[in-house]
Amino acid sequence: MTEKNTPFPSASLLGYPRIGRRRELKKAVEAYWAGTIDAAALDAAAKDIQLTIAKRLQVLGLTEAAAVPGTFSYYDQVLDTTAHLGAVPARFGKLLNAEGQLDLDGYFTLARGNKEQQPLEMTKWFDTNYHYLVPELGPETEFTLASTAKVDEFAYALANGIETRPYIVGPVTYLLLSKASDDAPAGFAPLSRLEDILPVYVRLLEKLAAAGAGWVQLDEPALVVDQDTPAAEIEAAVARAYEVLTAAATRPQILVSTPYGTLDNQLGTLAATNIDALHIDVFKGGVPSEAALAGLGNKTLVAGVVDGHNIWRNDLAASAAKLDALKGAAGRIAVSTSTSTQHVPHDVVEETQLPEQLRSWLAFSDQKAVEVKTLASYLADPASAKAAIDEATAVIASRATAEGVRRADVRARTEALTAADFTRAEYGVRAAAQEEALHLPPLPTTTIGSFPQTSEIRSARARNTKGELSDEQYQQLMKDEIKRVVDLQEELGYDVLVHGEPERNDMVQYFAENLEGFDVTVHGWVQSYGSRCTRPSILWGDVTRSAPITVEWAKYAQSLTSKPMKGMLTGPVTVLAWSFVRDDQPLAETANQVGLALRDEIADLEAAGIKVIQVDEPALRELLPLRKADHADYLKWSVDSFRLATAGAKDATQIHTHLCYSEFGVIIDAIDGLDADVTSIEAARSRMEVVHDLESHGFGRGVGPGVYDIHSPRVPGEQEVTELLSTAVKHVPSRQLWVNPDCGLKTRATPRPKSPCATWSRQPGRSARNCWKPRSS
Ligand code: MET
Ligand SMILES: [Zn+2]
Repeated sequence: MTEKNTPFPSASLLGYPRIGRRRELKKAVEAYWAGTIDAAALDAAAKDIQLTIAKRLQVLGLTEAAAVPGTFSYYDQVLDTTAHLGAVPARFGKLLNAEGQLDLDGYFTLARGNKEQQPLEMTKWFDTNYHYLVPELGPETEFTLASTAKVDEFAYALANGIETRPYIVGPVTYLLLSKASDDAPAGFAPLSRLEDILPVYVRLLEKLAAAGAGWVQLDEPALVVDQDTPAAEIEAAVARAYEVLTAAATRPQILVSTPYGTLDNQLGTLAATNIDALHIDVFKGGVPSEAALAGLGNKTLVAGVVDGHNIWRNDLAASAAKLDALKGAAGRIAVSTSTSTQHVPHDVVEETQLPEQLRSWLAFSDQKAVEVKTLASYLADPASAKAAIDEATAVIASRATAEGVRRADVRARTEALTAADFTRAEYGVRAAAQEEALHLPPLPTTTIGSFPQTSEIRSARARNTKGELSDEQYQQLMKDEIKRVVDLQEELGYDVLVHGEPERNDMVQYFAENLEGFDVTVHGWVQSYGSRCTRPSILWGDVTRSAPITVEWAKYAQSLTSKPMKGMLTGPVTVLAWSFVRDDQPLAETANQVGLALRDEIADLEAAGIKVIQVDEPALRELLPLRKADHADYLKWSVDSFRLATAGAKDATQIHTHLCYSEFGVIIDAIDGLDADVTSIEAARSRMEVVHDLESHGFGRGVGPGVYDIHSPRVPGEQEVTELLSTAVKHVPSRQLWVNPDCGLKTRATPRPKSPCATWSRQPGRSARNCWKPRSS
């Protein structure tokens, strides 16, 4: 029974960045980990961030009760839910304190591991570049309300005059995102624990109600994904979960949110429950049919019309039309974002270095709050929003015709493409030509590209940007570093060398800075995981390459050795996945433009004498759509863009690709379709699991399953590496096998020994969390 009956706010955001406008939370949390501030100081910093966000959103117009989302998190929203459920895996021993609570140190232990235990596994949050910590559940996991952080945060804001809307991951999504703990019996499904977690949710709802919360938000995005669990089972779980939660003795009103896609059948299931409001993603999913909406009855429908996941200014006229189409579908319509805006930066206004016109096309979190407010006022009184809608329409029109957005030269090239542009000679012909050109030994050794980005390298780049170091001085320092890593690889006896990528701040941003059609932000940090943030580039126009990008570096590196030096490029899909990409044309078109720019770069690398070229596509799996029906189309264009980039290479040029994830099976056809001569993949962590996929697929070209997990500070011994290789040769013909680590070494600790190889294996290393993605800060 709900305590309060306040209406759902007419305008709200589903979530907001919590890392702080100047990454204050990142700094505070890292300082706490480093021991330079204490728990009280961290708490004060966190409170300050929460209140600053709440006040800011009020200034932007989200003034109604419960309009400000309570989405603060010290590390991760799924981990927060784990903490509230007390779902600590048994392998961590007794982490709850005497009061049965998981304190902040316990919470961070789950996130970062300790001496004995690896942290919880981390994986991608839906189709975003945010990563959450995967709950580990077994039949024995005990659930208890082991945290009241959400209640305390709510109470703190309320004491400061702002009624927020606490947020937590909903029970069905929580269980669908969980994995079976290692000691669970075969076939154990976390969803089977539904009845056991619901009472804890109920207790939390009661506490929130007692603290005065009018609304709570339960996030159920797993319902927009095609799951392996049968749909009927999920429907039954949804029905049961919300039957129990809505029957709580006292509770806030419940909003269930379903960001990132379309609900399909689950819309009806949720509509049939007693929840008070349902959010749907109208931006990505579109307006559901009248029949689908029919069951909503008196509920409030929260229409996610403003994109929370990308940075483009909203087409307010189109959104207004969607709202019109929804009118009458429910008791009431309220306006929100499609997803939390945790995926976009804070405020466009801060990017003063961006061209004025480009800035006018953008909406970061703060601008989105205003858009939502405008659309809410449109619903109340269409005339009140007319000026803003007209302005948005005019700006969007100006974008369509602005210089650089559509370039005739680029369009002419993509339109003229034929099948031949995507196809190389038969692999057998290529392999023979490459053998002749490269004379590689059996089981050739190589690394994935980057060497540690030392603090010297970072500081040189910063000084160069500030003008304290001339371009010549900077380049000389990078050359020194290249020589150092080339010499090291010679000394260690590698067969195919890399230059170490010291000149690249980030494997995508580096290309964005050197291609036309991109711009980069200064403050546009978004949380990738925990305290790690990335600063995606903005891909706004037609992409072209005005000059060679990597050629001089590659040429210099090759001049230092008689062994083959790999040219190193980032593939089209990864460039798209790790940037904010234009939304005014199909991704396929944009990917082909990047593909053509890379094709030109490859031709120039070949002309400069480079015989092996690696095109990294670590994000190929990442962009895979959430609905199976969309897979084929995605895999077609993504593979094509890679082939377009590489198919101009000579037969004798060996094309490598690198993919760093191990769940390989589902896209193995696509990986084969890339037609790379050599593919390096992550395999050490999963103990060579992928070789079974390779074997059953009959993968016929070169392949380097990683033998060294660079994400862990552990240094494997010779025997371990030998064992992994022995497993590999049992399943993959040895003439196809390469020997390499799982990924680049960019974020590994910096070796500073006199003789590098002597102490190479004694580096302290960092936690796995700190190096999972190289492109973060
Ligand atoms: C995330 S994949 C990284 C590939 C890149 N060539 C590197 O070695 O860092
Ligand atoms: Zn990698």
